[in-house]
Amino acid sequence: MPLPTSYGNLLDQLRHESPLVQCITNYVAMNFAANTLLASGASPAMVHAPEEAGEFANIASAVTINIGTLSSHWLEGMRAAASAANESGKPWVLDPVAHFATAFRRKAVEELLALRPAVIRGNASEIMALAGDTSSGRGVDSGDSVERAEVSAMVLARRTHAVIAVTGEIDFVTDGQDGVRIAGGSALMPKVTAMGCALTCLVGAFVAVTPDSPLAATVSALACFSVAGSQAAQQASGPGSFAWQFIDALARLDGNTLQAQAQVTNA
Ligand SMILES: Nc1ncnc2c1ncn2[C@@H]1O[C@H](COP(=O)(O)OP(=O)(O)OP(=O)(O)O)[C@@H](O)[C@H]1O
Ligand SMILES: Cc1ncsc1CCO
Ligand SMILES: [Mg+2]
Repeated sequence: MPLPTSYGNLLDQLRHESPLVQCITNYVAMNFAANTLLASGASPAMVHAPEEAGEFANIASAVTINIGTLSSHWLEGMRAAASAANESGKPWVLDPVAHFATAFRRKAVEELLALRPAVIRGNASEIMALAGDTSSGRGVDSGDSVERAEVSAMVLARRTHAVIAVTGEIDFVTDGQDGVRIAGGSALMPKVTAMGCALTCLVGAFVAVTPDSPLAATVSALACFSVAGSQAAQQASGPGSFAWQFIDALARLDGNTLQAQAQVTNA
C-alpha cells in the first residue's frame, strides 16, 4: 500500500476548517482533550447528557466516545450520539478504556461496537483484549507492547471494519489490509494522564476533515502527537512541564513541519 502521505495537508485543512468535534470523554481527560483540539485548530464540545447528546451529534462533524469514567447515565448519552452519527453518516471514534476490567465495561463496549465506529484507538492491552486475546492489562495503563498487539489489531480491523490504532512507544495503525507504524513521541507521554484520550479526540478531528479516509486521518493524528511529543520532550523537565510544553508544541506545529518530521513507515 502506498503510505498515506498527506499528513501535512490534512493538518492545514483541519486548521482551515476547524471542525466541530463532539467529545464524550472521561472526567480525567476533558480539559486536556479540549486544549489538545484547540491547539490543533479544531473546535471541541464536551457534550454527553442523554437528553442532548444525539441532537448535538447532528450538528457536529464527528463524534468521539471514551468509556474511561463510565456510568449508566453516560452510556445512554454514548448510545444516542453514536446512533445519531450513524444515521447522518458521520464518523465516530471509540476509545475502549479498560474495557476488560469489569462486566459493566465489557457489556458497554460490546454494545458500542455494534454501532460501528469508524476508528478504534486504544493501548496494546485494550486492543489485544478487544480482539479476544490474552493481555496483561489491569486498569487504564497498558501492560503489553504494541508489537504484541499488531496481529490482534489486524484481526479486530477485519472483524469490525474499523481502522484500529494501537498506541505506545511505536504506534501501529491498520485497516485490516495494510499496517503503518509511527515512531517518535516521548517516554514522558505515558506519564501524563489522558494523553491517549486526548489523542482519540484528535483522531475524531482528522476523521471529520477526511471522513472517506479514516486510515490517513488516524495516521495524521498519531503523527501530530509523535512530532509534538518529541519537540515537547526537548524542553520539558518532567511530566508536569511536558504536558503544557506539549500543548504549545501542538499549537506551533504546521503542515510542512509535520510532513518533514513525521516518522511513518509501512509495517
Ligand atoms: N514509550 C513511549 N514513547 C513514545 N511515545 C509514547 C510512549 N508511550 C506512549 N506514547 C505516546 O503517547 C500517546 C498516548 O498513547 P498511550 O498508549 O500511552 O495511551 P493510553 O494508554 O490510552 O493513555 P491514557 O489512557 O492515559 O489516555 C500516543 O501518542 C503514543 O504514541
Ligand atoms: C486515570 C483514568 N481513570 C479513568 S479514565 C482515566 C484517564 C486515562 O485513561
Ligand atoms: Mg487509554
